Amino acid sequence: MALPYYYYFSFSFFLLVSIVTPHELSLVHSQDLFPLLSFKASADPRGVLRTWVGLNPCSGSWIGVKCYRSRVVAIYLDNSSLVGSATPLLLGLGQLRILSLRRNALNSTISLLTNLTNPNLRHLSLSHNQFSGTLNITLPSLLSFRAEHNNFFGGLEGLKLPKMKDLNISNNNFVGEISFGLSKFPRSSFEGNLALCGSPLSSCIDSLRLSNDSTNTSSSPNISSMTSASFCSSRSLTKFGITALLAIGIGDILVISISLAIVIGLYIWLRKKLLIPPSSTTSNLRVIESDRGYSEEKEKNGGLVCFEGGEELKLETLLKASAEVLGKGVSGSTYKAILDDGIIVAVKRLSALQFPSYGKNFDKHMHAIGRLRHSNVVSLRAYCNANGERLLVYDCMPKGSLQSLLHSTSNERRLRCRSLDWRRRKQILFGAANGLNYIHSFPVRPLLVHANIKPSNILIDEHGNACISECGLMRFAASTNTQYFVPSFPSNLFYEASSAWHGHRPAPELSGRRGTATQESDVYSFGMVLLEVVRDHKDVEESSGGDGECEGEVMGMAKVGMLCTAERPEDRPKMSQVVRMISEFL
Ligand SMILES: Nc1ncnc2c1ncn2[C@@H]1O[C@H](COP(=O)(O)OP(=O)(O)OP(=O)(O)O)[C@@H](O)[C@H]1O
Repeated sequence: MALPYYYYFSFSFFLLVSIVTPHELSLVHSQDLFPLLSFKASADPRGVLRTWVGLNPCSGSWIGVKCYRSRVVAIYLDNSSLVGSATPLLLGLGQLRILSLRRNALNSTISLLTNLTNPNLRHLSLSHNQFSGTLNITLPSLLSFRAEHNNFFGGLEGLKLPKMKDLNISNNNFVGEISFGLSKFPRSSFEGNLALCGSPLSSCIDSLRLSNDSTNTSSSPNISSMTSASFCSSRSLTKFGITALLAIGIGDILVISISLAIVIGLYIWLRKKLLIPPSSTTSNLRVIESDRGYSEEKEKNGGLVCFEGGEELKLETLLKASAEVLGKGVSGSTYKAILDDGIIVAVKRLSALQFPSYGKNFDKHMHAIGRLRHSNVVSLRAYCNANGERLLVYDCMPKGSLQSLLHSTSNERRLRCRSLDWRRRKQILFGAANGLNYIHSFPVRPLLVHANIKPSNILIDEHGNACISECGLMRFAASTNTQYFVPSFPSNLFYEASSAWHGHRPAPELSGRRGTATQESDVYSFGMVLLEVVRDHKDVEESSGGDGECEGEVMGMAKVGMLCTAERPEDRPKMSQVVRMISEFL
């Protein structure tokens, strides 16, 4: 049975007080410490929060915790295997602005949230959990609330969110009428509930009519008809005569026909008018889901389109932030920017030469990438594609890239032997494979392709996890010919991979033309990275006189690389299979 969260709070407080001396207690850096430790004690059976140790949650090493002036202001713990009912502890943090707990197995109710309890809360993401209970949230400050795919129930009258810009409560058990204040959100925000009605869903009268119909045709009435009947408007269908029903039917048919004609007309117009290069019509740019109007968003944020976790970013602040160059690549330059509130981001300024205007296709792609959230993928928090400026704002990965680990200067080489041992290499390869597999299986149509897998796009986060960066960007570059130049197929890939292939290593099928990258060509490039890591390990072993302890594993891993780099795309494994194969060596 799940214990109440205050039990864990008292327990960890007791634990803390009993293991630290009064002097150490005086070193407690933040009043947020106890709730966080209590949450960890309750919600983290798999040890994902292993870095939550010590007395200072704002030390920078606590995974998912962001601070400002020694107070916790944001928590990002998506996909973290968290369980149980301790979420209210996090909601109790006095300065919290952003809480993101998507895709866990958390299951508490969410008690009353008001200006008194959470005056600073701006963004709350609880989607894909098992939260339940009714919602009572009266927070004028809240800008986004994502709670889709949970077990919340009851009516929506407890939601008073006047400034809300982004709402999704779909796929819960809500019933009743959608209030006027919430009806500005799209259908997708409400679909999949037990019995919601009213704009933007069908009117409560229509729902009542449907439920009456189903009651008439079925001898045993179902839950939804009963709940609709009890929660929606009580006006009776008998008020409508047959003529009115006929009129509604004809009206519906007319509206559907007109909409169809408009959609078909638009489609033909777009095909004729838009100057989309032929390669991009077959590429990853066509149908990517989004519920928003891009231009509208850009205007609101002064040209910056923000995604989850980047809602507080402003173009003005970014441009004013103190910045340091992290590196320069074919696609542009990347800077580390320290914002006013101490938050650090990596800003990539795309080269105007490489990225001429692609308008909405670029925007659509960025919207899909902005939804990627995984511990092995660098999160895109915002981007700007306005006034000739193309900026991508990512989480800053403080430990550099696989490129820098592999190609450190000779002075650093001795140090690297110790830090990049075989175990670390396996972990990095596994993390990168996991991230690429997530990208490949992300539910958008057409499926995503990275198109530029190489060591400098595999970054290392503060906990040493490998994270894939820059998904799909090179597909928009004006000249990818140099990138995609492929020499004749090497006879011994294992050894070829060791030669100075520091950049992207494209698949042979992309040779000699501006090829369209595919998931199979991503697997090839990943295989080349893997072989490079393995080959580098062998070099280091040889030069340092190592004992070749893991020889069997090294050869096994090289075989995975050979499979990935099969000449024919159809002979290469899927990334999910690559993940499984690498995991056998962990
Ligand atoms: N999110 C990030 N956090 C920290 N460092 C980063 C981040 N993104 C990039 N970098 C650093 O900046 C360097 C330059 O990256 P950039 O993406 O601009 O070029 P590249 O990857 O070398 O080439 P390309 O332009 O083909 O992607 C990288 O090697 C990496 O060390």
